[in-house]
Amino acid sequence: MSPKPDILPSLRARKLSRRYGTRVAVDLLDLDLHPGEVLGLLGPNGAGKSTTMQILSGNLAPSSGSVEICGVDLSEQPEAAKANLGYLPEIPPLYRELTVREFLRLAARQHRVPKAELDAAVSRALQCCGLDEVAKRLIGGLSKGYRQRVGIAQAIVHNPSVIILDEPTAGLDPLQIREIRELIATLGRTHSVILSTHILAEAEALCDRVLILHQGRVVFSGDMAELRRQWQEDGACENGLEAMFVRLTRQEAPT
Ligand SMILES: Nc1ncnc2c1ncn2[C@@H]1O[C@H](COP(=O)(O)OP(=O)(O)OP(=O)(O)O)[C@@H](O)[C@H]1O
Repeated sequence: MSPKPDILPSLRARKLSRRYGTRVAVDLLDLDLHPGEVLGLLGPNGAGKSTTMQILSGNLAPSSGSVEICGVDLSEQPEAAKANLGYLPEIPPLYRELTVREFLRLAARQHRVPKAELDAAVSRALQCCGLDEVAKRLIGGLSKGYRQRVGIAQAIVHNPSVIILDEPTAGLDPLQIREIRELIATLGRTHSVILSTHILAEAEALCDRVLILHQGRVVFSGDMAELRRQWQEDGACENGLEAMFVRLTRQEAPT
């Protein structure tokens, strides 16, 4: 879906920076996520994707800069902002000794879903993530693909407008990757989604728009067609988009 400038972004970040000691992990990053958009955050290892996701989800304080979720400032009103936000971290915090249903009920309570709506919220998340058949199974006994579905289900159990998914297909086998991508594509029809990946094919399959990060800075922002166009204009036609990706992330970030 193409962004409409007059509509309030689902998520807006301005001049975000994060330092670890003297290392700058995220450097003056601006980002808008529009309603109904799937935005890909791409970059090689260490580019700053996870740090950005942790800041956007309210799990890490930025050194400077601001984040608004549906117009609510994340640092000023964290509870209200997070009510509209679901987050799947790189390593999902799952309780292996709980059943899927028990865990989702716990997640719904943590997200302050009213008691009277808990059952309906859990049922909706189970159904949406294809988990009905394993609802009574212990999480510890599930395959990695199913555990990832549970991780996504806990992120959407309170029906947030914005979903942030950090490397949602990392470590999965090809069949599981396909299933999780299908799930993300379905979620993208009804939510605004940011996902991080270092796989261009994943971005092509899922994203309306991408930001490429390098050394904590945005070195490309546009849709996949624009990325292709730039690459073709560069005459870098031998190795497809991978060559463009390598070139963008090898060059020094602009000052
Ligand atoms: N807790 C930390 N303490 C110190 N440095 C950190 C910490 N977390 C991240 N960094 C550094 O910040 C930079 C960005 O890391 P980050 O994990 O955000 O990148 P990434 O793009 O998510 O990488 P990956 O794809 O490997 O997960 C890296 O140089 C990393 O070493």
